[in-house]
Amino acid sequence: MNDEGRQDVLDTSGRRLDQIKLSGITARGYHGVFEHERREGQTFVADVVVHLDTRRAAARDDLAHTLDYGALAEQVATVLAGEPVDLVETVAERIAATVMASSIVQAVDVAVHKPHAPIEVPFGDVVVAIHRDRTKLPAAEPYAPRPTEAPAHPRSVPPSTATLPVTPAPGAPAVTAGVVAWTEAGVPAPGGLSEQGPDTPSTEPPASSTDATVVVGELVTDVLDQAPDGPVDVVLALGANLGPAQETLREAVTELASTPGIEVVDVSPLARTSAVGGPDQPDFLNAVVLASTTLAPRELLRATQAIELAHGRERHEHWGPRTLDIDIVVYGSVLAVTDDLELPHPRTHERAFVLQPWAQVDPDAVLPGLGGGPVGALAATAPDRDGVRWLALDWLTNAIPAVGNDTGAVPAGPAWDRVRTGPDAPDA
Ligand SMILES: Nc1ncnc2c1ncn2[C@@H]1O[C@H](COP(=O)(O)OP(=O)(O)OP(=O)(O)O)[C@@H](O)[C@H]1O
Ligand SMILES: Nc1nc2c(c(=O)[nH]1)N=C(CO)CN2
Repeated sequence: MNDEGRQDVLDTSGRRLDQIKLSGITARGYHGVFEHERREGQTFVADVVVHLDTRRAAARDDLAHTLDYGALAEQVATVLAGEPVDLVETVAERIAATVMASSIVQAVDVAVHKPHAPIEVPFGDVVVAIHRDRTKLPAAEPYAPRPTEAPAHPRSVPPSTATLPVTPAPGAPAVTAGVVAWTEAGVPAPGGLSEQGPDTPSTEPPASSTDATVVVGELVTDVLDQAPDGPVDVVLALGANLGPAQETLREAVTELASTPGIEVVDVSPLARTSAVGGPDQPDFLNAVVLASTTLAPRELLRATQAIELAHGRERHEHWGPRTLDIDIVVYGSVLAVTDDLELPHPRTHERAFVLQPWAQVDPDAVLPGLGGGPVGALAATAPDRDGVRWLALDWLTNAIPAVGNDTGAVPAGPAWDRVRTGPDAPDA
């Protein structure tokens, strides 16, 4: 066993084989025993470790002598999203068989996660992990989707989660619609939103067309449009690196606080951070706002986007510079994946520029969902942790040195006296 609890695989001379590891391959699949799992689908995630000898490929620098990890990821995702079966075990076996169809592969470890499995008690994840090799072959055929086959999963709703305008049923709240993360299975508890994963079965009977969850033709509102029963704790991540960034962030906090249905509870120190991803661009100022809201998740998204727009937010390039960005990091403990809103924000777990300010303002915070955990611990290992240059405590009341065309050096002079240097700041 190695230190990850996996078996090392030896070659014919008793030496450990090399490994190619791919983790977190994610797709919507329709596997499961329950009818609602087959109908609505849910997120499946796979981790794969392929055991093989990579020396020949390395010596010749030739992809033909190893396994192309891009193709591997696609094969695995195809199985996850492919023809539905009842058991996660079958999905894992199919992945193993598909990977081992390549003769270069000596063995494979496959773990298939079903993080929103219909389990009635709170749980973190369910995983089926298998090891197959040339002595214990997979008990399945390699998977190939049949090209002429109708979609594998029966759908009662369109395949996109794009928001579509629909006419509300009489007496029903205005709705937006699309395929939803959880419809019947996740019908909110009577009276509003319940904090549960999208695929947690409700103990309530399915909603009728007169319930708050409205079926209009084939279009269904989802729980992200439902107002909660009471105030829900939310965490918002703010960032800016164009224009008067500090002033913009201050104004954004004020505007959030004056939005009906949002109460700002606390505001983190301001972090100056190196830009992560995207083109070459100035440092960001980042902060985290703890708030409480009675808005539905999508109403909150509309409110934050309106504030972004009011500050001249334009979307030109992915992860490009911006006057203001407001992400919904978490909304209570809601887990949801739709085209327009994902909760928690899917990249939070790897972003020190969010995690560090969050841990400062709430040291006990825990990020829910897959990849989540104690925020302080995640911040300490996030890949961009060294890019968090310093933290200013008093940024709401005092000016801090401008970001933009600067050198990235520690700010000096009188303003720095009021700026607390973060414990991890490499420049400090
Ligand atoms: N939790 C979330 N918070 C904010 N926007 C979200 C969230 N989940 C999904 N989105 C969607 O992401 C879209 C793109 O948002 P945006 O342009 O701010 O992305 P970005 O800030 O460039 O990248 P990133 O999402 O990695 O921070 C938004 O239009 C919104 O519909
Ligand atoms: N340091 C930093 N980097 C980023 C940020 C951000 O707010 N701060 N936002 C991004 C997309 O939202 C991409 N990269």
